[in-house]
Amino acid sequence: MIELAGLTKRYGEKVAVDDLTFTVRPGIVTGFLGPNGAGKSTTMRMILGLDHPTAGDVRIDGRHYHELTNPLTYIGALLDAKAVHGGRTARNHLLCLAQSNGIPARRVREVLETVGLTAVARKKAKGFSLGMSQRLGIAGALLGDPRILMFDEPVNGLDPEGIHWIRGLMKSLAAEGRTVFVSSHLMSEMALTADHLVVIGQGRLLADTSMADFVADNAHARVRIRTPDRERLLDALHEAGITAVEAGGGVLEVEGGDSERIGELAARHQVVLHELSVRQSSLEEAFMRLTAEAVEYHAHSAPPAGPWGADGDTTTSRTVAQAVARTTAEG
Ligand SMILES: Nc1ncnc2c1ncn2[C@@H]1O[C@H](COP(=O)(O)OP(=O)(O)OP(=O)(O)O)[C@@H](O)[C@H]1O
Repeated sequence: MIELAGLTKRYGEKVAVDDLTFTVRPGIVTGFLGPNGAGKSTTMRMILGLDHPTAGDVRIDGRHYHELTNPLTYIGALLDAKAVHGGRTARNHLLCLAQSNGIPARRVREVLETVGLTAVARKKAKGFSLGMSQRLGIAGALLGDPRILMFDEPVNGLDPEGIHWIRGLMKSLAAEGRTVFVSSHLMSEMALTADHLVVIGQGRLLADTSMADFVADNAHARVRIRTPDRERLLDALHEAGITAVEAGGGVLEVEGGDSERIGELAARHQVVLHELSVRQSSLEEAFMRLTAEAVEYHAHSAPPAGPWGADGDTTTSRTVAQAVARTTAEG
C-alpha cells in the first residue's frame, strides 16, 4: 500500500504537486493519469525518496522509503528506462542492483527470463533500443520480488507485442495481490489495464475513482437523428415518452442507445430518416474534459471535443468504450 497525505512539491514559484492525498491499494492496478507536466513523475520520485516533499507525507506500507532495509524487496520501480550505466551489460546491471539489496544472484536469471532479455543478457545496455531498455528497467523493478510495483509510462517505446506483454504483466502482478501503480497520459491505455484511476492536473487531485464507476459515469450512448420531418418525429417521440434534445445543425439526440425503438417508431409514423446512429462518448474525451483546465502545454489546434465528441469518426471512441466494457466485465 502507498499512502499519500497532503503531498506537496514546489520548485521556486512552481507548484509541481499540490496537496495530494490518496491511497494506492494492493490487488489491483491503479492508473495514475494526467496530462504532460501534471506532476506524475514528481509524485513518483517523492514516493521513492528521490525528491523531498515541500509539505505532506508519503508512506510505503506505513514507512518512509529511507526507513526500508533493502528497499527493492518492498517496492520496485521503473522511472527512467535510460537511467542505466550504458557500459554495463544487462546482467551486470541487475547483479549490481541485487548485491546492493541483499537479493540472491539467481533472481537475475529469473527476471531476465521474465522480461525476455535472456538472449541479450551479456550485451551492453548502451546498445539497447528504448523498448529493450524499458524491459531492463522492468526487470530491475521485479528483481526483489516486491509487494509494490510502480511504473512511470511503461509502454513508452514498446512495440504492440511489448505493450500487450506489459498489460498482461501488470494484471498478473495485481492478481498475485501486489500493489501496482502505473502512470500514463493516455486514458485509452489505462482503460485497458487499470481497475482504479487517480487523475491529476497541474499537481492537484481531480479524480480518485474505480474504473467501473468512471465508465458508468462517462461511457454513455446517444442516438443521433436527422430527418426532414422534424416536427412529426418530435410528436411521435413525445407520444412514446422519449425526450429528444437539439444538438445543433438540425440534429436531434436521444439519451441511451435504443436506435431500434426509434427506427421502428419512425417507420410506424412514416417519418423519413436521413440518419439514425448510435454515438458513444469516449473515455478519452471524458478525461480531456476533466483535465481541460489543467492542461499546461496546449497545441493551438482544434478545441477539445464537446461532450459527445466532434462530428467526425467515433470508431476509436467506440473501440475504447467497448474495450473498457469488456475489461470491466472480465473483472
Ligand atoms: N527539477 C525541477 N525543477 C523545476 N521544475 C520542475 C522540476 N521537475 C519538474 N518540474 C515541473 O513540475 C511540473 C510537473 O512535472 P512532472 O515531470 O512531474 O510531470 P508529469 O506529469 O510526469 O509530466 P509528463 O507526462 O510530461 O512526464 C512540470 O511543470 C515541470 O516542468
